[in-house]
Amino acid sequence: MSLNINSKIASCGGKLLKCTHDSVATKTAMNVNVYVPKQFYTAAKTSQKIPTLYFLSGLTCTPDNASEKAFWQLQADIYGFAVVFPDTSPRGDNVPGDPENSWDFGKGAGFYVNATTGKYKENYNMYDYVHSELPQLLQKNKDIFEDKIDFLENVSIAGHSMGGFGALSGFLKNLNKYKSCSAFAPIVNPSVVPWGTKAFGGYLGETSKSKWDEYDPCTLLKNTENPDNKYKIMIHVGTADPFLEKQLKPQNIVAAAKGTTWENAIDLNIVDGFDHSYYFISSFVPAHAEFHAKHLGLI
Ligand SMILES: N[C@@H](CCC(=O)N[C@@H](CSC=O)C(=O)NCC(=O)O)C(=O)O
Repeated sequence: MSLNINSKIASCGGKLLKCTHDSVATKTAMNVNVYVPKQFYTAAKTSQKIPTLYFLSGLTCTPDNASEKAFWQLQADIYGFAVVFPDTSPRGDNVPGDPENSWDFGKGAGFYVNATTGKYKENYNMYDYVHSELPQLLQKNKDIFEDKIDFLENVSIAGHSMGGFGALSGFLKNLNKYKSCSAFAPIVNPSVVPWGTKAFGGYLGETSKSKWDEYDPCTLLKNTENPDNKYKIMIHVGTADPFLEKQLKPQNIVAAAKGTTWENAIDLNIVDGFDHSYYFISSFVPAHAEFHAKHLGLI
């Protein structure tokens, strides 16, 4: 499948590519933004390819929210990594949305799982899309990326809110795939909070609790060995986040890690006065960028 570049926008020292492609996983056209950092344009081609950070956005987002408001580009230029901003769901008139027409399910709210239920299983396969199809597609498009960017192996993942959940679950389910994982205000325990139970009930089935366990980070880390405490997870969440108590429950992941090989691996930072917005995210993007740059071998 080919990647179509709809626009190429100068941003910081590199270029933001706004792209569209057909997806096998979602059976729709998908939008994705890719930030190609300045090193792509200035450095000579070497065997050391530019690594990639995948950033999964939250409910209601398109690839543009984080591209415009997270300020990853500045950091990507400092360290020399590409950033991929996938969409949050399949789109289009033929894709089923939320029966209640709410923003927390359906279009803009794919939750990064593979749906198994009725009308959703056809298109809502965001897990396969984000962790498998999209990286392979990007890697294959050598005419665009000149084989100078590593989209498959030296890669890390981050996300916000629903996307923070997607980053945590994708990381824990693919420990050999990602070098590091971080999250901003993530939904850490979707099986017990309203956004998560609605999404898991709708996409995976109300009674399929074993399927829910396959995606819930609090269950996954109990069932996933962190060899020699190799992996660390960085999390920031603000005390003024309106979703903190009801939807995010960051303390649940620390509790779940107790007595497991993840006990000392969760770096949870509760930051005073910050809310759920991109003002919060962009404030801590520099810390997350440095964390990922270390794990990607850039510093
Ligand atoms: N549109 C809703 C608010 C939804 C919201 O806050 N979305 C967050 C992610 S929440 C968890 O996944 C977000 O990132 N919004 C986009 C942005 O640019 O801020 C409402 O109208 O209340």
